[in-house]
Amino acid sequence: MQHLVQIKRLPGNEDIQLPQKMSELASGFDLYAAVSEPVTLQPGERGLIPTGFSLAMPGELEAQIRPRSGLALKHGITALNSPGTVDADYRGEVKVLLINHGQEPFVISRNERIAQMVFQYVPTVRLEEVEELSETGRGAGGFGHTGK
Ligand SMILES: O=c1ccn([C@H]2C[C@H](O)[C@@H](COP(=O)(O)OP(=O)(O)OP(=O)(O)O)O2)c(=O)[nH]1
Ligand SMILES: [Mg+2]
Repeated sequence: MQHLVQIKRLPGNEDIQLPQKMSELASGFDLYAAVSEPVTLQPGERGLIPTGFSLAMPGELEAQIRPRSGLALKHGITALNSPGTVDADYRGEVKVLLINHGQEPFVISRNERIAQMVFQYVPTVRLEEVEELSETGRGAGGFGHTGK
């Protein structure tokens, strides 16, 4: 099923590529950096990178901001808050929180592909407070409880 998501270019970003799927069945739309001049992330440094657009999506969707594997593998660049959450009611500029886990400075240029955006369903959930939860075989065991 196809969902219509509105995208608005923010002023001064007419030259920025809109999010784009790089293959027919790609999960994510690649995101392009809307930095006015190149931004250098030193090893260990993080930076909030603008994309130059805002979104309006149906209420049952969210957009996740995920790293690009190639940048992670080659340069140690990832999204610090991965997956970033863009709420359906957010109308601000979508931004990408990148961190340089590599050993070299990494330069982000205007219109460079820095991350990807994957739309997901968000089920409507209502939390119900109770005194007791149903019993299960696992119970409270977790965090390695079942062995290696
Ligand atoms: O990678 C991201 C993560 C978040 N956002 C925007 C959209 C999202 O709807 C909003 C808030 O994100 P989140 O809920 O993760 O952050 P918060 O620290 O809880 O902020 P808030 O109190 O505004 O919800 O920031 C982005 O543009 N990119
Ligand atoms: Mg929040």
